[in-house]
Amino acid sequence: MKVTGFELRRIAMPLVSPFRTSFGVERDRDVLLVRAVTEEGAEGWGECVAMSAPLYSSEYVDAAAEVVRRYLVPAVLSLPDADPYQAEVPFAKIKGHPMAKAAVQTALLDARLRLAGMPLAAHLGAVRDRVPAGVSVGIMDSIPELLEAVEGYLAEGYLRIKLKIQPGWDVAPVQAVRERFGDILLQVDANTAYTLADARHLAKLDPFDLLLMEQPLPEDDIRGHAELARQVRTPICLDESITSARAAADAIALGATSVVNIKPGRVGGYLEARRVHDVCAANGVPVWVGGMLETGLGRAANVALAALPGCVLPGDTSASDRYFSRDITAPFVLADGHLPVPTAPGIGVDPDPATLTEVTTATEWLAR
Ligand SMILES: CSCC[C@@H](NC(=O)CCC(=O)O)C(=O)O
Ligand SMILES: [Mg+2]
Repeated sequence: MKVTGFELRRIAMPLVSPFRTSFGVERDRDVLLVRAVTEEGAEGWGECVAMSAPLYSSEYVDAAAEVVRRYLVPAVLSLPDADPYQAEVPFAKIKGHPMAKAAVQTALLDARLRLAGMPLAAHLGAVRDRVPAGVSVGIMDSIPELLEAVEGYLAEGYLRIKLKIQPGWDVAPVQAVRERFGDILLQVDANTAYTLADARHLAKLDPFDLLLMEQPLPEDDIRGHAELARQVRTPICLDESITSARAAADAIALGATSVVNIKPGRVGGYLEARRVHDVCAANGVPVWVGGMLETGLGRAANVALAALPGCVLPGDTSASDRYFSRDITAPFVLADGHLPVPTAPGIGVDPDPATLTEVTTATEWLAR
């Protein structure tokens, strides 16, 4: 496959409501999209999930755009065949920047699969045609406000509730949700907000029968998570720590995680995401697909990944209207708590041209 060039497009997507986590409040997304244009006539889309500031991880969207522009696109344009698997070789020589790499790799993968007439789900090894949807609920100003939000999501049909927590907002909101809504599927996500010194406090979550406790400690504290796992009953799930299939194998071997949140952007793309899935499956560790407030482009690819056999827990693959009043693709809509897996070639969705134009803040064309 020959790529004639790449378009880097920035779009501004306001969120329907502020989304608060232990590391900050998101009110809108400044998204970098990458479009690969090929000589063979197909185009492919990749969504970079890097946020505006380096708060979830070290990446941020302006830096990702620069890495794409300066290193990743030239690396691809120098390849005789712009194949996503071939591109992993020069990409491996560039340190870090997995979200930037994932966006370019996904654009190539989408184009390659559209040319082959193959849906991404089929290429990855999907076994389902729809996936159960969970929803991530931010930190709120009060417990009544939280209960109202959770009630709304349950009424929409979400099959699993994830509560963001942080010191000072953890046991009480979890207890209130459990007492109000009974034995719903419930989990928490701390986004690295605690330390091992908080172990006894985190053990107070154990009576509430949580599916998992996501990333309680800093992303590089594998030993701390292994020690915490010995002090609390709630299963530990890692997110920020799992930067590759090897990182997953290490964390599992060291007893630091018993469930894994897979995010293609965090590990460099859907090809490595499948390897993380396979390593976890080989070790009997359940996985689920996390989210980074993606538009319908990234959401479509995440739903395809969520259809793999090892994805046995509902993921953060919510409907489009969880975050956006208007998506740039046809909206993903919940049906009986599930999202349909796209069946068209590639990622299976396309942005609506008029909507894309309306939300575009910048475009640039990068060619040989
Ligand atoms: C702005 S928070 C992004 C990272 C966070 N993502 C979510 O909570 C799910 C977001 C979504 O539904 O896309 C996580 O750490 O898992
Ligand atoms: Mg998380």
